[in-house]
Amino acid sequence: MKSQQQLHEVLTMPPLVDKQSFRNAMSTLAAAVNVVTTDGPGGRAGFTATAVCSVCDEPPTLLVCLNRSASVYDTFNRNDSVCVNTLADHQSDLSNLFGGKTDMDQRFAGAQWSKAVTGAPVLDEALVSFDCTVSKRTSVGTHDILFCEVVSVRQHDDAGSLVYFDRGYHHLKGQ
Ligand SMILES: NC(=O)c1ccc[n+]([C@@H]2O[C@H](COP(=O)([O-])OP(=O)(O)OC[C@H]3O[C@@H](n4cnc5c(N)ncnc54)[C@H](O)[C@@H]3O)[C@@H](O)[C@H]2O)c1
Ligand SMILES: Cc1cc2c(cc1C)N(C[C@H](O)[C@H](O)[C@H](O)COP(=O)(O)O)c1[nH]c(=O)[nH]c(=O)c1N2
Repeated sequence: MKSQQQLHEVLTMPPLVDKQSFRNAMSTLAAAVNVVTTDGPGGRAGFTATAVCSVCDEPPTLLVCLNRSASVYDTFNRNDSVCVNTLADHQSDLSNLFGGKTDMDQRFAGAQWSKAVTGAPVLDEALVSFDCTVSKRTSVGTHDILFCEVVSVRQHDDAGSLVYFDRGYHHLKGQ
């Protein structure tokens, strides 16, 4: 158990976690890699995201964190459709294409796409694609959190997974 003095020291510690320390710590969390797409009145866009997670299954909902300074931000803000395409193990080139400063037509030219129920682009060879409509948006710091209600799912059970860990790509084969 901590003494009164130790507790006092913990409670009065200055905030030591600067941006770089936070990023270094986050680089130790393995994450699936997704190309998140949209289409609609705002136009077509897509970006690479690891900040994606399951929120609840009733209704089936994911969240996606999007930096408000990203070039795709305005487009996502004007559309309600979102497709979260989780990349298969052979798709690291697509992650780089959608994660860099590349023209939008060039990004989409790098793969084959279909149209989802919501109108968002579905990546044909993705490990899994979640077609969604945005049910809620909220801002935290530099990012917007998009809550995305899943309206349909398409998956390829035989594909392996692309994992981002320690600032690099790793490949997980299925069973
Ligand atoms: N959530 C995000 O916005 C996010 C996540 C991963 C990567 N990225 C971007 O991709 C590029 C390469 O990233 P990297 O992983 O090779 O090295 P990095 O040192 O920039 O990031 C390490 C880890 O920190 C977290 N992170 C990075 N930037 C963030 C941000 N702006 N907001 C919240 N978390 C953030 C992520 O978990 C990332 O994997 C960078 O430009 C980075 O900003 C952004
Ligand atoms: C592996 C990896 C993971 C992420 C990213 C990049 C990469 C390489 N990026 C950054 C995002 O993809 C990038 O800002 C845009 O695609 C390119 O930016 P511009 O469109 O040029 O602004 C990113 N951005 C974001 O807002 N949320 C996220 O979760 C992630 N995750």
